[in-house]
Order: sequence, then structure tokens, then C-alpha cells
Amino acid sequence: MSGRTTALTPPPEAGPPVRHPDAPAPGELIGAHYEYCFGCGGGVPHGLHVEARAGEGVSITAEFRVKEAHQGAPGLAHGGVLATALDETLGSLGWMLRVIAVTGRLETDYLLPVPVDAVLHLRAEVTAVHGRKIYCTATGRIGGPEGPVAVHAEALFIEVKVDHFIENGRPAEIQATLANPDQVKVARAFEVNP
Ligand SMILES: CCCCCCCCCCCCCC(=O)SCCNC(=O)CCNC(=O)[C@H](O)C(C)(C)COP(=O)(O)OP(=O)(O)OC[C@H]1O[C@@H](n2cnc3c(N)ncnc32)[C@H](O)[C@@H]1OP(=O)(O)O
Repeated sequence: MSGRTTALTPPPEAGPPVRHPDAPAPGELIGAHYEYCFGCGGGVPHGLHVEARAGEGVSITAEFRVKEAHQGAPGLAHGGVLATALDETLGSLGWMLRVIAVTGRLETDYLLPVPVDAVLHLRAEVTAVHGRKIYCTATGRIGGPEGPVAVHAEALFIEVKVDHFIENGRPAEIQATLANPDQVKVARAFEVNP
């Protein structure tokens, strides 16, 4: 890697993103990729429960309501939680490309404080792809989908195979995940064979 700016700037030979023909239709709700994901899983009581939908092109829209458990300062969302919401939305872009990808780099700008109970209206899109490297951006707005931008991120995701999780995850969770037909269905949706 040759420095921060370069890492988030696609090289000239990078190509435009291509929406996969089997990507979910615009507006379609994308379920949690893992029940115990802190960003989207329904099995995490204090999780973010980000709800993502397929967008136009290679984009995702999502919503996250800030709860009391997400505070950093009194009545305000913690910056790390907001970065998680951006990260989660960006991670869902894999559905549009039909690849599994993990965050390599995430750079976040915080423009406005986000109060508890506010809904963060998120939008992420892929800007370029180069080999396994997926360049993308995301914004989170408050006060409505067209409201002012409260947070903005530039990110680089790296495509991985399912082995990435099998080799690195804790065995108990990996075994439970692979024994769950719903989870296997999610993995198949990405055209990987667990
Ligand atoms: C069972 C089913 C499960 C389904 C689960 C769905 C999960 C979805 C989850 C979504 C949840 C939400 C999202 C989450 O929270 S994902 C969780 C947070 N992220 C991680 O845990 C990732 C941890 N990192 C790694 O595992 C490895 O470092 C990866 C896999 C990323 C790369 O290691 P790998 O050995 O594979 O590849 P490589 O090192 O040859 O690099 C390849 C290329 O990439 C470039 N590069 C690499 N890193 C960086 C960087 N930091 N900045 C700039 N560039 C970087 C590198 O220069 C090279 O470029 P080039 O030289 O080729 O030009």
C-alpha cells in the first residue's frame, strides 16, 4: 500500500462497477447477512439493526435509528457507531455485485452531531472496481432522505471467498452458521459454495 490518499483513489485502470444481473431489484429489502452481525443482525439486542435495500445501479439505501445504547456524548450517537452504520451499508453493496467483500479501509467525516432517536438515512455506492478492490462511498443524512449530510465515508472493500470466514472465525460460530440452511442460502446467493 502506498499511502492513504492513493489507497482510496481508484487507479486509472480501474473499471466502472457492473450491477450483477441477479442483484435484488431496486427497493427490495436485503435481509441480515448474519443474525449476530452487530450492524444488521436481529439477534443482537443493542445492535444497529440497519435495514438495507437495493438501490439503482450499484447502490444501496439503508436506515438506522439511533438508540440510547448507541450514545457517545449525552443524547448523541457515538462516532464509532455511526462508522459502523456506514460500514454496514457499504458491506451490503456486495449484494449488488454478488461478491463477498470485507472492509480494507474506511475513512469517515463527521459533519453534524446525530441525536438519539434520529433516523440516519444512508446511501452507499460503488464508484470503481479493480481486481478484488472495490472503491465505494457512503453518506448518512438526518431529517429525511434528502436532509443534510451528517456523516460521509470513503472506503475500500476487498473481495474474499467464504474460506476467509471459515479460516478466521471462531469454530463454534462457523459450525453453527454452516449448519443453518438459511445462512447457507445467503452464502449461495453470493455464488460461493461453503
Ligand atoms: C458463511 C457465510 C458468511 C457471509 C458473510 C458476509 C459478510 C459480509 C460482511 C460485511 C460486514 C460489514 C463490513 C465489515 O465490517 S468486514 C470486517 C472488517 N474487515 C476485516 O476484518 C478485514 C481484515 N483484513 C483482512 O482480512 C485482509 O487484510 C484483507 C482480506 C482485507 C486483504 O488481505 P488479502 O491477503 O486477501 O489481500 P492482499 O493483502 O493481497 O490485498 C489485496 C489488494 O488490496 C489492497 N489492500 C488490502 N488491504 C488494504 C487496505 N487496508 N488499504 C488499502 N489497500 C488495501 C492491497 O494493497 C492489494 O492491492 P494490490 O496490491 O493487488 O493492488
